[in-house]
Amino acid sequence: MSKRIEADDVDIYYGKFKAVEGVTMTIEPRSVTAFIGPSGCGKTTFLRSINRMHEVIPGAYVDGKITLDGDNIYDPGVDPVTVRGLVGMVFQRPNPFPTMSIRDNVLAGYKINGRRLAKSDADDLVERSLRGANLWEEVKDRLDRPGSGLSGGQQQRLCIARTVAVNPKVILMDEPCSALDPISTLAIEDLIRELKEDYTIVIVTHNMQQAARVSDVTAFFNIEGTGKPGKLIEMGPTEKIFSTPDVRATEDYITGRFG
Ligand SMILES: Nc1ncnc2c1ncn2[C@@H]1O[C@H](COP(=O)(O)OP(=O)(O)OP(=O)(O)O)[C@@H](O)[C@H]1O
Repeated sequence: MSKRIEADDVDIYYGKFKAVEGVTMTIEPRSVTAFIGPSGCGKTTFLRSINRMHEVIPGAYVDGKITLDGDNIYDPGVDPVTVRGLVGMVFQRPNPFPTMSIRDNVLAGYKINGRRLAKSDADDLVERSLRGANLWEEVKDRLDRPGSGLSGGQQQRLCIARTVAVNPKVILMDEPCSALDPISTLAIEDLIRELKEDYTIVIVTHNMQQAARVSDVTAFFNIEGTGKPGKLIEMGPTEKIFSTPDVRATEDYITGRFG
């Protein structure tokens, strides 16, 4: 189910501005990889290039190769919509469709892709996805109520259910807990650990403890100064990056000396 991601010398631009330079990395299936680094070093930009969301911004483009199990998602014949089906994304702020029911929120991604479902199949998919997002028990009696009636943490799990429902191979998460309280944060972190059994997971986080708690591998990005591109400095097993990184800047960032 889950796929290996390989980036090969990836540069990412907003018009003339090169925001990210020369990223080469491999992300293994069934693992959680955390992207860390100071503000503006290109973590989100690089994350969004993994499902071809970056190019949605006018003038923005990616130069280089990113493959999923060897298939280049930037090959000219590849439809970005297909890529976004394979590589789901969860955002910083939970963004369920507010007036839509919980049930329809789960099915939303599936329906946007133009697919139809028999009612019983839809019921199965809703239950499976909500169970997968550890939300079923809390919402099974109110599936027809609006998604906006849930707590922030529940809304984020609903968004994860919506992502899972499309059956992706990779799930990207851009600071998925930054708008949540500590209890909801721990619930999402538990969920991330469960999801990695089935998906390749990449998470951007500013929270060092979170990176240490949930990720198998950590990638540290840095930037030399304003107007300069962000670069991947060091990537390795989270335990090593947090105890004996090879690069001084990584250690300084992790110990809170800068960033
Ligand atoms: N839509 C945009 N148009 C132009 N430049 C952008 C745009 N979005 C981001 N940038 C620039 O690209 C660079 C990288 O930004 P990005 O948001 O990827 O960094 P980040 O590491 O995720 O930062 P943060 O931790 O603050 O979210 C920054 O210089 C930023 O100003």
